[in-house]
Amino acid sequence: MKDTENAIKPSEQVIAREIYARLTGVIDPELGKSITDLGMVTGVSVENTSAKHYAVKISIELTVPGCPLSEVIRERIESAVTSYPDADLSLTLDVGSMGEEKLNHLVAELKAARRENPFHKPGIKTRVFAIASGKGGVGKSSVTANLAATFAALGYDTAVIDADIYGFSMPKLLGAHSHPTNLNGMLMPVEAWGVKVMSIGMFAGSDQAILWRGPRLQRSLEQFLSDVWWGEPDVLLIDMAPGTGDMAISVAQSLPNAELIVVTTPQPSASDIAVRAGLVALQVPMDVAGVVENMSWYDHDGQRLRIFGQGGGQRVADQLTQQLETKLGHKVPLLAQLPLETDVREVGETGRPVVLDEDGQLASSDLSIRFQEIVQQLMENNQTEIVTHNEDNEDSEDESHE
Ligand SMILES: Nc1ncnc2c1ncn2[C@@H]1O[C@H](COP(=O)(O)OP(=O)(O)OP(=O)(O)O)[C@@H](O)[C@H]1O
Repeated sequence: MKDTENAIKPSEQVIAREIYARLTGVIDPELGKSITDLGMVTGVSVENTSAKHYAVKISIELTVPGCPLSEVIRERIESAVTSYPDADLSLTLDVGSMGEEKLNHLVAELKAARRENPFHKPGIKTRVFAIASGKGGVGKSSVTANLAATFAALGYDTAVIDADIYGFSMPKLLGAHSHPTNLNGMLMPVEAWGVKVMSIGMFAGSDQAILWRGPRLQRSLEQFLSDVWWGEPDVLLIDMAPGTGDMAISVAQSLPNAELIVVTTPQPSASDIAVRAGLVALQVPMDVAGVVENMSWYDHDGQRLRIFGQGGGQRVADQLTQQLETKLGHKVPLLAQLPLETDVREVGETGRPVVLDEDGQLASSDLSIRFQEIVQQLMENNQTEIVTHNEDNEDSEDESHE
């Protein structure tokens, strides 16, 4: 009888081995690697307490004591253990932190696995979109935040660098208020709405700001690229400082596969300078993915009011196409026209991009759909095939213009 019971009961060793195998699938949310590969699991012991019940004790060492994401790791371990099918397991998790020597060794290994600037290698899968505007206040940062949230909600591994180092707004717009974890000189980006984000604004007021307040744009950007553990995201968005000069050149040097997205409002004064921002592609090897026209209209009492005039986005796209088509090998499309909506600012200021609902799912709004269409167009390979949808031509009959 006893023998039969033992035969059908998994042994403590078998369970310990299987639990360890399950832990190889538990990914550290910051480093994107398995906790077993990172050497974080220091012990798994299993004790048979009664019938098919076993007490499991797992010892782990975190990279940083009180690591902000330790709760996520704990939950992932718990779910890996409690879903074990063949026995009833109770888990005790012993959480410590790595000693200095072990941590130094791990960081050295991670740094060795990473290039100086991970985005500076040919064939990297990451699509890099640099969001530019000729002048400030046209909504470049709001477009960046909403575009990033849309990419992430659609399942793309998404990262954002707030390169607008003197007018940073990404932490606020994405509600990313915690400080990046510093892992012996390597920084982990903060995650918000599924977007990994890094901004100089996360260092303001802290000692580390000294390190990051480099006067040179190029150096700051290089630091964002090489001192941060980005993994290999599908998409990296760069929110550039407004203007037509240095920043684009820095981006082109550091990120040779970057594609420019030019944000403009419809009025001529904004679109003229937006064209100049796009024409930087004549000086540096940079593709231009398209133009986004923001604040195109305001719907009020059933009327569509063109508060900032009309046609700026298409004008920028046409002029950039005229001057760059031969060099780029494709036209520069108008990717979208986005309405002026109070929610963009009001919801945005709470730290939630308005394309998402409160649960972080894509909202069913017209604006959210427009952002999804931008994503779709950007991710289409053959840019020349893009058919743009210009509301200025299609809805002009049933509206009033101001
Ligand atoms: N479509 C929109 N509807 C309503 N408000 C908007 C819209 N787009 C942007 N805004 C608001 O306009 C203001 C300027 O936007 P934002 O900061 O995104 O512009 P920006 O071009 O990045 O400016 P800067 O480069 O000077 O930081 C913000 O208050 C923002 O909430």
